[in-house]
Amino acid sequence: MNTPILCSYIGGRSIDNPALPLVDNIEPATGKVLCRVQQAGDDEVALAVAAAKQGFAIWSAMTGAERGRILNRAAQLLRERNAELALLEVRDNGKPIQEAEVVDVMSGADCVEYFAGLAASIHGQQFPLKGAFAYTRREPLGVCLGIGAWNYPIQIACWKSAPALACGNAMIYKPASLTPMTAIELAKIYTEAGVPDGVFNVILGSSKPARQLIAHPDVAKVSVTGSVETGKAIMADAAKTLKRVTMELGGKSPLIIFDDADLDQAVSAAMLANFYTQGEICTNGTRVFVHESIHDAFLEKLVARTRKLKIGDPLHPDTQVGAQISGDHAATVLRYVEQGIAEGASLLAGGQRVEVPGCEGGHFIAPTIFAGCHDDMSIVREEIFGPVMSVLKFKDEAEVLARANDTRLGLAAGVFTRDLARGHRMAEKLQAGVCWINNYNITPIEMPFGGLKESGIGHENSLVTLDHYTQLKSVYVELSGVACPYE
Ligand SMILES: NC(=O)c1ccc[n+]([C@@H]2O[C@H](COP(=O)([O-])OP(=O)(O)OC[C@H]3O[C@@H](n4cnc5c(N)ncnc54)[C@H](O)[C@@H]3O)[C@@H](O)[C@H]2O)c1
Ligand SMILES: C[N+](C)(C)CC=O
Repeated sequence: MNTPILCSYIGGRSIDNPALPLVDNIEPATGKVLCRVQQAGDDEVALAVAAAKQGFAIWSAMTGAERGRILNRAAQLLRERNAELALLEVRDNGKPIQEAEVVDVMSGADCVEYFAGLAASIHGQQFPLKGAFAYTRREPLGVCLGIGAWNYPIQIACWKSAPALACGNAMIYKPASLTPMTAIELAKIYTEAGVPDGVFNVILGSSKPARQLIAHPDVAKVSVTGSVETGKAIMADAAKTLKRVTMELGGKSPLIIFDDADLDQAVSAAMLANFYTQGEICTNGTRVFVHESIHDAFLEKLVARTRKLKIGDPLHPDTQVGAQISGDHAATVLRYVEQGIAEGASLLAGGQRVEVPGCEGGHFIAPTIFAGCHDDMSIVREEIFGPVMSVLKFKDEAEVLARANDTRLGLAAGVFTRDLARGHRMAEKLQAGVCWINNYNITPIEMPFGGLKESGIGHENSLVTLDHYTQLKSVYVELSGVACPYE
């Protein structure tokens, strides 16, 4: 059978350019080629900008209510196609189907639906003045660029495109080169729902077309989800044309378990915060601080439950831990495991490759727990983005707070305690963009999501995102003539 070719989607259709170089898109679980991806070149970049400008002219002239109606249809199509899209996401990304079927597509649909509902309510304000009044117009920015990471491909594409489109912008989206497939499906769904051609375009390739678009004078804004290093490079490039930026970047987040916590719940949260999507989640609570009085009991339960996790073919409904995104990434994760051992941490679970029958070409790593960790170990300081948890002991609140905040990153944090006053006190002092009390990694669409410090700039989800995709214009209206001191 011929391997399918994936092409960029511009102006409401796939743009097949046989002259473009092709790159194999590998299925993480098997190592087999899923499709071959045409790498967008100068022509596709120029075409995408031209199409987006045309789409923007039509889309921004529509009312918010009209846009909302169309976006609602797109949300409905996402929900109706959950099963097929989840399957595609699993084949492209390697995460377990039991996760993709409940989280990935549905959280994308939640977002499209949420911003569809807001589209008709985006407006300015009126300011009564003496003999005059003023009002503001909340206007779209124009052509926005979205750049995605590979761990939640369709969710990230929706989290960027839905608010952008609801506000009347057009978007050119560049998915991660390792997971290009569901962004193309999202583009087709937008077209089917009635989004005008050119309003949502997908450019495929490495960082090259993204960099060309960042430099392009007709692109107004860049929203990226990726690593801190990528965020810094993009910000430097965007500064040359003073583009607005939203940055959703990496983390090394603390999860703090106090001595009064419900131990079983805390263990569940620690597992979810480290092993969901085989550990490839930006917000993961990879520094698990446990009060010394419950440390041993916590570890005993944690290790016993972690050893029971089912590692396997991501397409099997029982699988709980899927394949790492690539061989290179798995090698990086395993290097961190070696470093952890070399630096003196105690390996209590996992830490090794797992062979999965039928998925011999995949890269599976057993969920890994290190205890006896210290704050200066590389496994405790650096983002690993794999299933590797570091457990650290603490004595009191002030000490754990200082240690939790001792990082240049500030994406997320979690606190487990039955003392709600302490929970809120910690949330106030933790330097993290999202703090969970007695849960972890919950990202409802109503709640702003974004990092502090080097973990990001700006937010996704919630009302606040409307500010990131609109600009405010002030209009002053004189009602009583020009007061002029000149003759
Ligand atoms: N905060 C969040 O919401 C969030 C969510 C998911 C992932 N992440 C982070 O993403 C990272 C893992 O994802 P990744 O490996 O895909 O990240 P990455 O930084 O390597 O790539 C992200 C995207 O940026 C593009 N890119 C890379 N360099 C670029 C440049 N100089 N100019 C323009 N585009 C460029 C890539 O092609 C890709 O599409 C982790 O650090 C993780 O924490 C953050
Ligand atoms: C947004 N979230 C947490 C689901 C994906 C981050 O990697």
